[in-house]
Amino acid sequence: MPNELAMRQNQSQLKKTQVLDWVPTSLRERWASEGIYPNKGLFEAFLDIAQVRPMDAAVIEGADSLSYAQLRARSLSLAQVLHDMGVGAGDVVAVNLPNGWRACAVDLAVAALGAIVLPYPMGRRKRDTRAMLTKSAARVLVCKRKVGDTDYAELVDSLKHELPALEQVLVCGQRYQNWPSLAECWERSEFNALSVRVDPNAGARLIASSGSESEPKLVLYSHNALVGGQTAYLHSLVQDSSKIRALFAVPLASPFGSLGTPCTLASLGGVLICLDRFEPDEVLRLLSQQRATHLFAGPNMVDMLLASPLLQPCGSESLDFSSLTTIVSGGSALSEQTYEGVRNKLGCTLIQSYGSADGIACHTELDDRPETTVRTVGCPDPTVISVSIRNDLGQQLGCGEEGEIWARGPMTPMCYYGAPELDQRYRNTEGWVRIGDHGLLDAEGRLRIVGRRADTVLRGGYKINLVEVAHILRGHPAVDQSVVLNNPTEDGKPSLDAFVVMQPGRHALTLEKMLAYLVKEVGAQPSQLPDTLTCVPELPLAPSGKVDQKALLQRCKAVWNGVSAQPVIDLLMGVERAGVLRAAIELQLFDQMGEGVTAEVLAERIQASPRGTRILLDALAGLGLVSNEPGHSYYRASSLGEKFLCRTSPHYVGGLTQVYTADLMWDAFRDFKGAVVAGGSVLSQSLEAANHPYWKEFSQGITNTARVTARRLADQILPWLGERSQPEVLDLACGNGTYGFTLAAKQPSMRVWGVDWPDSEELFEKTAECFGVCEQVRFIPGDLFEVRFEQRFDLIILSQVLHHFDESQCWHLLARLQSWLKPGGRVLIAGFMRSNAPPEQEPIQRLFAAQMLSLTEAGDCHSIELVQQLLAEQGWQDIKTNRLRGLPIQCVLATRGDSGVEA
Ligand SMILES: C[S@@+](CC[C@H](N)C(=O)[O-])C[C@H]1O[C@@H](n2cnc3c(N)ncnc32)[C@H](O)[C@@H]1O
Repeated sequence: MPNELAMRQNQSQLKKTQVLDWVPTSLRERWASEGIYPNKGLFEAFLDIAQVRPMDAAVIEGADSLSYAQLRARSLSLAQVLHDMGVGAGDVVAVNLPNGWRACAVDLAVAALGAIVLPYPMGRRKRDTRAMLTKSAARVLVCKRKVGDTDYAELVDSLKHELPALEQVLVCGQRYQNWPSLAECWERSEFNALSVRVDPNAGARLIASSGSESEPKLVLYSHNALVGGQTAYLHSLVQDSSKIRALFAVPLASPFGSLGTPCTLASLGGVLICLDRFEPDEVLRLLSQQRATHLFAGPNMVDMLLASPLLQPCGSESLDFSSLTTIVSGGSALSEQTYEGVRNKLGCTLIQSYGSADGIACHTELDDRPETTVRTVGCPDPTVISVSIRNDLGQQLGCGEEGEIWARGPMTPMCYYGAPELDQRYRNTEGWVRIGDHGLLDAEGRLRIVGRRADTVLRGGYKINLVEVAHILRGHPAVDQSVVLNNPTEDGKPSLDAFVVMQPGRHALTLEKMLAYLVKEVGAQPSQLPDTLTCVPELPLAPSGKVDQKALLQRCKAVWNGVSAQPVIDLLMGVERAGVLRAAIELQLFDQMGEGVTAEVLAERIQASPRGTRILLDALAGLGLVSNEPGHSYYRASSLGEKFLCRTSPHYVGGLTQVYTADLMWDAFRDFKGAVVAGGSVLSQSLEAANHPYWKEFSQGITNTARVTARRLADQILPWLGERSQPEVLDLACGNGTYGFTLAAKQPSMRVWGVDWPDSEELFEKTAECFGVCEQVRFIPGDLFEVRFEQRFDLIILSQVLHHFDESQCWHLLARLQSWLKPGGRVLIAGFMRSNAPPEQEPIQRLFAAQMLSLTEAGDCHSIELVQQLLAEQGWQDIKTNRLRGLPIQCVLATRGDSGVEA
């Protein structure tokens, strides 16, 4: 396979990295004789399982499930490719892939060759990539082409002169230049694994530990340390190891994630359930759908899961977590609230895990009391690791005495890779590793962490534990999640920046209020009080799956230096933003950009002036929708632009120009002041007028986006509707009819009637054709308030309608519906509605109310409470509300009351 990097490579100049095992051979031999080490390579361990249970699922990724046999075949095919590239024992193959079967297959292929794999989490920028690839002297890199907005292959290419060891890059995703493609590696002839004798005590995996060094340390683990030592960590957490179905919310490429492929999959024969990035609702759905038994996540992730609307008492989806026995939380300390939340909302056991890539892993047990789980990290298991607490002179301390944690055992790594100075600092010749964190062993032999190196700050003469302070903040009744970071002042003094996520519906806290709580109610020490407090909508996560401290601190800086008027100016420039975007969409600019294009070429394609096109492109680049490397004349769509503004994308939202930036909107908001003064629309014709021309434009514009919402509503109602024989549905103010058609398309016996102004008929019929439901649907032209029906319906849909009218009109409209429903029939009301959340959490709803003020005579973005109250007053029953995930749309369902009398 051709690869430019290969041509630049001068192999003879490269020396192999010296590898030492700092654990005495006699100890490794003892662990083998005691049966802790199976004395086999990682791939051999995997093969043993694949031979016995070839058809069992190994990896589940989205809708795909890969069996052990399939994974074996793909790993061996890739191993052959790597072998042909010259990869052999002791060579390093770096991997930068999302969680999924490909990442597992690379791990296994590399192990089959006796080479060393270096997985590192996606999202690393230039500096870390350079550090990782130079330190490891990786000969091959397997990476995903696009990571967010970054072209990662291009980034690696730009480092080529600094990476003399790197010969080949296998790219996953869109091809990059003539670099080999990973997609072509899965169906080659299989590598003969028996041709290589892999030494189980040789290096198998490099785990990158962030620790407190400025650059990541690479720690080398042998096959035995993974298959034996590290896997033993899981033994007490699983009853039948082959039945473990583990979802790793953390990257498999992170230190905590290294329990995934080598241990859960290759050594225990379990199933890995994968999703490529952490998204709380998706994790919850996967846990339920895939009947996961174990979840591996950081404590902040667990908090995010607990905050998900899916776990709130009124949650719309019924998820089943009965198979989930254990959540293993690692990365930083746990709080009591997290422990309680897991018990109450997920009904499983939370395990506190403490580990470091440097060489330690232990955890609490399934039957530990809550106190024990929150305060300790359990008894170190000698088949994994033994712990010794030592003073500064390296002398062992007694039970209950605090000191530095030293560790040694079957999981102990061989050495720091290519960094003898780190070995000198952290290893000794008896095999011990100095972990750097401080702790003590209590009377029952449990390890208590007193200060993780990275979490401890000396302030005013006191040692402050940042995680502990964050837990105290979390105790405030309005706070959902919290993090405290040290952001030293210019003269080096510690300064504590606190970040909190408020509970849904709670107003942002001020620093003063928080300090008052900490001092008066908690009795916190002065040295524990934060200097700043920032309320954030969520805690950003770094590639490792831990909280992204850098991003938070930057945000804090922006707020505290936030004397700038920029946010206000940004608002004032809304007209420019909307106009620029509307022009780009109307010119179909995003569809014409291809892989990259100059302004001149693009101007020709979109039939515009070169000057205009260049200025438009630069403006779009300023908005993050187009990318353009400084000094280069090529422009290409950013991942945001490509995903949402290319018409070929299934996520296209460009049609919304006809909704939000329609001419009518410019007219309405040009004199919004007039509407405010008058208390209603000052347009010559308000939106309530029969056949208002805006509705045609609107119905066309929402075609794509409405399908998404309609599918989500359909998911909610179909389980009930599908049970009714030959269901009849009325879609009131149906527009293009998408909502009713989505239901009809799922059930041929269903009939749908759509009511709207006569002008909507043409688009209704056209859309029905696209859905293939013409035979099942009928359009009834007319006014919502006047139309009459003899027949009765099972379901009435009222989507995006109520906000056009005032409270009394809404009352009348809803009252009419009851008499049109069959007994037990339901109404489904969907649309923008205000909840009790503070305004800053619902800007769309508030702006929508402004839209209604300027466009209608009396419309408003009504509150959910009001809609519920109107329904209750009229005797509707079983009124339920939920918000569609990720959309600002509320959905209210109600069943016809017994009376059902026409108003
Ligand atoms: C915001 S659209 C909603 C369309 C569709 N239900 C949806 O959610 O996409 C409002 C629709 O109500 C229709 N409409 C408004 N007032 C009406 C009335 N008095 N009688 C019939 N249709 C009306 C408009 O023509 C328009 O199609």
